[in-house]
Amino acid sequence: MPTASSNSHSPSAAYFPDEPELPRLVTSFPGPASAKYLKSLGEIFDTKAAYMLCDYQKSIGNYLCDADGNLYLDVYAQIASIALGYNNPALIEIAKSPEMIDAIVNRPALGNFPSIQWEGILREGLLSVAPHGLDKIWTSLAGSDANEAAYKAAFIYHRLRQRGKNAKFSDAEMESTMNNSAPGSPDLAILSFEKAFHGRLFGSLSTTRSNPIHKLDIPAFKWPKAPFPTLKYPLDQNEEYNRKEEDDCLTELEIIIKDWDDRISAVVVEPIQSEGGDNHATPYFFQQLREITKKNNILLIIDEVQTGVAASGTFWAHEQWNLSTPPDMVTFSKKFQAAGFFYGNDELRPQQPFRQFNTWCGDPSKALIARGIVKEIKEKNLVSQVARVGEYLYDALSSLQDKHPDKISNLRGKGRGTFIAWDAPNLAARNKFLLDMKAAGINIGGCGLHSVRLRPSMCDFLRFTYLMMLMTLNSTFI
Ligand SMILES: O=C(O)CCC(=O)C(=O)O
Ligand SMILES: NCCCC(=O)O
Repeated sequence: MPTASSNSHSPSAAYFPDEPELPRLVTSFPGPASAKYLKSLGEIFDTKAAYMLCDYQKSIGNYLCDADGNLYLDVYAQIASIALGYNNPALIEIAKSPEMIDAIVNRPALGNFPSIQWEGILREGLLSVAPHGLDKIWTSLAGSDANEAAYKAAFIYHRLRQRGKNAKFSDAEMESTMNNSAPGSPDLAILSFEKAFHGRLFGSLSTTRSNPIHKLDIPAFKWPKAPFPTLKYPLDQNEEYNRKEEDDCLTELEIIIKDWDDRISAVVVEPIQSEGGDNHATPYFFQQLREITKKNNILLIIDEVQTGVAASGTFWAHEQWNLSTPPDMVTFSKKFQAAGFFYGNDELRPQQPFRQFNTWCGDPSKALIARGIVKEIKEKNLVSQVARVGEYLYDALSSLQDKHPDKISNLRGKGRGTFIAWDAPNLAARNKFLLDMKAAGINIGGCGLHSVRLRPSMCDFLRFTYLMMLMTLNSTFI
C-alpha cells in the first residue's frame, strides 16, 4: 500500500501541503446548511440540478467543501473542468497579477481592439500546446460556442470552395440570407454521431444526441447523425467483434455522406464520447474516419472540450490515433477555462471581417489562466503523471470489477489516463451509488444511461486518497 511519504513529490503535496489526507464529514449528506441555503437560493435561481451548496473559499486541492463544512474528495471536478485543484496557489498568484487586473477591468473587444499583450498570451500559453499541424487559434467563450465557431468556419469554407476564391457574393445570396433561405443561407450540415455531446446552443445542440431532455422543445437543424460504435470492453479481448462493429458504422457513415451529396461541411466527433456515456472507439475507427472525410472533402472537427488538457494521458486524446493528416479543427474549453478552436489551414479564416466575430471573441483573463495551467503542466510533467496514475487506478478498478461483476461492468479507459468509467447495473443503481459515495465523502459523477465516470483534477494524485476511494467503492458494493 503506498504510504504518505510516497506522495511527497506529488504535485498535490507541492501545491497543497495542508490538504487533508481523507474526506472529512461533519454532517450527513446533504447537510442541513446545504439544504437550507439551496432552498432559499431556489427562490431566485433554478437549483433543480444542484447536488449541494459549496464553499469554494474553503475548498482545497482535491477536496470540495460544502456549506456545512464537509470536505469531499472530488473526482468529478466541476464536470471535468478544474485542472489543478481548488485554490491552486500558482493560479491564485496569476489572479493577483497586474496583467489579470488589466484583463478583467479593461476587458477588450478582442476582434476590434486586441491588446498589445494578446499575441504573447496566446503564443506562450494556448498555442504552445496546440495539436500537431494546427498553429492558429480562434478563441470563444465556452465549449458550445467553440464548437459553433468551428461549424461556422466549416460552412464558410465550404461555400468558399464552391464559389471560388475572391468571387463576389451574388445579389441573390445577399438578399436570400436576410430571409434565412438559400442560396445565401445554404442547406449545409454538420454530421455528428449518436450519443454525442457537443453543447447546448442552437447549432451545437443540433449536433448533440446524448439525451432527449437536452433537446426537447427546441427547434433544431435537420442535420444527419451516424452510428457511433458500441464496443465491448475490455477492448483488447474483443478485437474481432469491435472491428466489425466499427466497420459497420463506417459503412453506414459513407452511405449517409453519399445521400447528402456534398452538403456535409464537417464531421464533429469526441475522442471519447463523454456526457453520452464514456463510449470509446479505437484508433482504427478514427483513422478510417479521417480518410473518409478527406476523400469526400469534408472537414474533421475533433471536440476535445472534455478529453483535452492531459486528461487522457496525452495532452490531446487524438494524439493517440496516429492520423495520416491532422484533423482540420480541434475545439477546447473546460480544463483550460479559456475556449476556442485550433486550426492550420488559413482558408478556415473567413476572407472578410465580421463573419467570425462577436463582442468579446474570447476572454484574456481566461487565456491568462490557461497560460498558467500550461506552465504548471509542463513544469510538473503532469501529462505523464496522469498516464501513470490512470494506469494504477484502472488496475485497481479492474480487480474490483473481477470481485463484483454484478455491480461494476464494462470498465473502460485503459491507457487513457484518468479518463475512466464503468457501468452500474441500471440507472437507479447508478444514482444510488453516486449518492452513497457522496455520503461516504467522495464526489463522483455519472454519464450516459447508467455509467459512472472519473474526472479528477490533474493534481489528484495522492495514491492513498485513491485508495480511500476504492475502499469506499468496495464497501458500498458489499
Ligand atoms: O450537461 C452539460 O451541459 C455539461 C455536459 C458535459 O460536458 C458533461 O456532462 O460531460
Ligand atoms: N451532463 C450533465 C452533467 C451533470 C450531472 O449529471 O451531474
